[in-house]
Amino acid sequence: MGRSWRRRNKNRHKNKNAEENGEDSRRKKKTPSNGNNPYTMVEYGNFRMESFYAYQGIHDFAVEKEVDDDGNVVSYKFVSCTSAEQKEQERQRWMEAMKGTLPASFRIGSDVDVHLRQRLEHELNEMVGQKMEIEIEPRGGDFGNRESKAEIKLIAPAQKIQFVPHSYQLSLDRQTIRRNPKLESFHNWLKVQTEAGFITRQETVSMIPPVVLNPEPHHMILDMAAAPGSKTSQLLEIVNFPSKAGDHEPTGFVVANDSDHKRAYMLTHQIRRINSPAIFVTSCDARHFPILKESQDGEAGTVSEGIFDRVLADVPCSGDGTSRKNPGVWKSWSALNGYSLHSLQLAIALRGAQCTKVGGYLCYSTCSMNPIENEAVVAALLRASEGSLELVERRSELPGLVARPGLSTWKNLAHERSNRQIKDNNKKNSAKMQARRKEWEQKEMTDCQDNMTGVESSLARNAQDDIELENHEDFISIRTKFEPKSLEDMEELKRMVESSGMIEYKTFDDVPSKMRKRVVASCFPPTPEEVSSFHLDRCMRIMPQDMNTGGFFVALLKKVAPFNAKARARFIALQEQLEAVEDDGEEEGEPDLKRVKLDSESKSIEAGEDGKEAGAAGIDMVHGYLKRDFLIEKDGTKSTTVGKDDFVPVSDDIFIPLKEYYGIDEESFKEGQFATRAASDKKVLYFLTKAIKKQLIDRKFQEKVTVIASGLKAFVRNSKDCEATYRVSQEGIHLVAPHMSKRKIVAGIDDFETCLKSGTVEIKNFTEEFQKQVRALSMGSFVVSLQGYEDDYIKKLVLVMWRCRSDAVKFLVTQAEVDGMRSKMRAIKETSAGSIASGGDASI
Ligand SMILES: C[S@@+](CC[C@H](N)C(=O)[O-])C[C@H]1O[C@@H](n2cnc3c(N)ncnc32)[C@H](O)[C@@H]1O
Repeated sequence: MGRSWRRRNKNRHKNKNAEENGEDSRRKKKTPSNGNNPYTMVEYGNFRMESFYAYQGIHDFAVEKEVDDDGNVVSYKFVSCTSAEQKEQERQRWMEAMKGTLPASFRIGSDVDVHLRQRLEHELNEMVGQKMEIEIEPRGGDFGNRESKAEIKLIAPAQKIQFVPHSYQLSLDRQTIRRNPKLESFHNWLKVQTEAGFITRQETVSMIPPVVLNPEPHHMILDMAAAPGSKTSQLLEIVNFPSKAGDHEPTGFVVANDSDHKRAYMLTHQIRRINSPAIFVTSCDARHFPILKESQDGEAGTVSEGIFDRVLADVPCSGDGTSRKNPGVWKSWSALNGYSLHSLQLAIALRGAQCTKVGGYLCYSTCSMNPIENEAVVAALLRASEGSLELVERRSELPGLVARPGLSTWKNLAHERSNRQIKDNNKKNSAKMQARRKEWEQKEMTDCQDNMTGVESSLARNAQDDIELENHEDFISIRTKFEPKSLEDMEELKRMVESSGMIEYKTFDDVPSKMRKRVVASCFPPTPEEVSSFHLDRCMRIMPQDMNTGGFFVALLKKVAPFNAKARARFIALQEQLEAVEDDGEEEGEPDLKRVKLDSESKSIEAGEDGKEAGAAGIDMVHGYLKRDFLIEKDGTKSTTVGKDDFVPVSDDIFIPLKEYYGIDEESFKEGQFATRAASDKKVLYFLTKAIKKQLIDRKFQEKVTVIASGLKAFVRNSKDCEATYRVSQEGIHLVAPHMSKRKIVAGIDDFETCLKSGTVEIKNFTEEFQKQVRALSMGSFVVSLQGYEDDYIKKLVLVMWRCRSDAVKFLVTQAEVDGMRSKMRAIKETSAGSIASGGDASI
């Protein structure tokens, strides 16, 4: 209440000031201009951003596509725009796409049963596969589009994304889907299937990195900056499959890391629907992610190569490709954002390359279009690797993906002041600045009056609070419309860029010392010799206008050889250099990168004297990594809850009674597959996969990172007074059941369906064989699997039941899981694969 009062009061002051200045305060209210759209105040344009990209030459090429009747891209080519008109058309296309709403898209999980998937695809096609008339609401706020009305379009809402299996892009944004009455049943369907975990809503461009990485089920994968986890989910669905027939658990896994532990917890929640044990969630600074060695045979005291088959570095970025989803980008864009992130991005990419095994792949991606965050990082990585890394061409293997080549050169353009300095300066010079700004903007407004309504002109004139200005002779506000006379006239573009306060540095020598912690040497484009060996054109630039998506950048690198001594030295030098820059780089007005600070104390203790190997077998100690207690809360205090909760084997006093009661095999216990969290009260026992146990836990990986989550709940302590202390948990039952030899029943389809009935079910409702087996059990949990699917951990047709004290049973499963189970059963029954004996129970 206090806060809202303060806000109201603040606004009252603002309005009062505006009135005193002779302005109409009502103009500043966020009133809908077209009567029904509350979001019309967002300005879809930014002089600085538009002039920056125009001067970088991003409008110099266009894409020509050949599309079939269904809208699928058959072929496409890049063409140079040879005239100012062509470039202007290309710029208009880019702006239109950048301003438009973002089409919604989703995937049917690759781990969803094939019959169920067919059924879902059929339902989808029935609902939205055919063309229909849909009213599309306008997106307000565009300078030239204030009065736009809803339009009616004839569209087939769902279109297959050719390059991602079982995925769809809708021709509609989420708001239209939510609000249009014609799409109500489709919207409900989306909600139900998402809830059941069969579909995942994910942006089209976000699906590209996992597809480009092309992992296999047995792979070890590292996702270095993983939260909130959409790409992690996609990768996890692939490793959650058996690598070969007869596997009872996944042999590959994904380590999903994020430096922000709250976001790492969020990710854990996000991936829960996949119900996979093949995940290990950690929280550490990816720049210092521990390097797990391939083997111990390497030269003593040297950094050996990593173990991961696939590494994803989807790094924090300025996100200027996300303007369709985050219109705030238009207001917050600054050339400094890219520079502020470059060092962090490069440091993460370098570490990613070290973690990749020889023959493995590293994917670097951002949702930014800025070459400083993209090609400059990739070029620096290639330079340091001395030929161990090579860019891979993947376009041709991804049908329908329209991705432009990476740039081989670019311009370095930066504001020489931080945003905070600009604001401070504005305050200091406020009277003088305001007079000059008004004068300049008056001129600008008159120049572009043809395109602007009176409301817009006055909004632009009156908007004072959030306009950032340079103390520059010819300053320009971000709200001034960017209207170059000719995109061929580089001199004019340069003047425009400079008029918005950016300065061009041709070489690193031109960068003044005060800017060198931001504009670092690696921001500069490669030399002509490097250009011919780097093949930066293999990077993929996804422009919003080409596939009606957000903007995105992806580079795939293969580690073709171990790093030689020179490369190792270059990596270390560069990492140290970047760290020094980052340490100095904390400045007021920097974007909040949510960085986790290095615990410098732990770093110096852990690293050997000469910076070489000093610690636990199998873990590189050359670069300081973070100890488990490194996490710093926002208020500067160390987290007390995170960082001390490793997985430890279940102790004998717990295991032996469990073993007796459920007939658990000794082997799984000896292998440490059943574990508890060290800091817990042992209420939950987890099941870990053999691969995670061997590759991570046994290598003492937990000592070097904060472990957030792994495994699946295998047993949960009983609250009821019962013979066994623990009951089986539905979460991990598909993996635990193969290790059980007692309290396990295989049921025919009729009995299985009876088990799914709500509430307690009297035993007399089952077949005789089933009745006999259940009545033989004492009160407590037991497991029922569907005949024919006993060992299929993907289909997961297995239920945890409770044998009641009375002559009845009931399921111990959530309603969402029961609904999902019923959908699977329907799909099985509808297909020829439903060859399950009806009614024929058989116990093991
Ligand atoms: C672009 S987002 C990742 C999106 C994610 N890959 C997905 O698909 O859902 C970048 C993430 O990097 C994390 N991050 C920022 N700095 C980091 C660092 N030094 N180490 C690890 N993660 C970092 C942020 O917390 C953020 O969650």
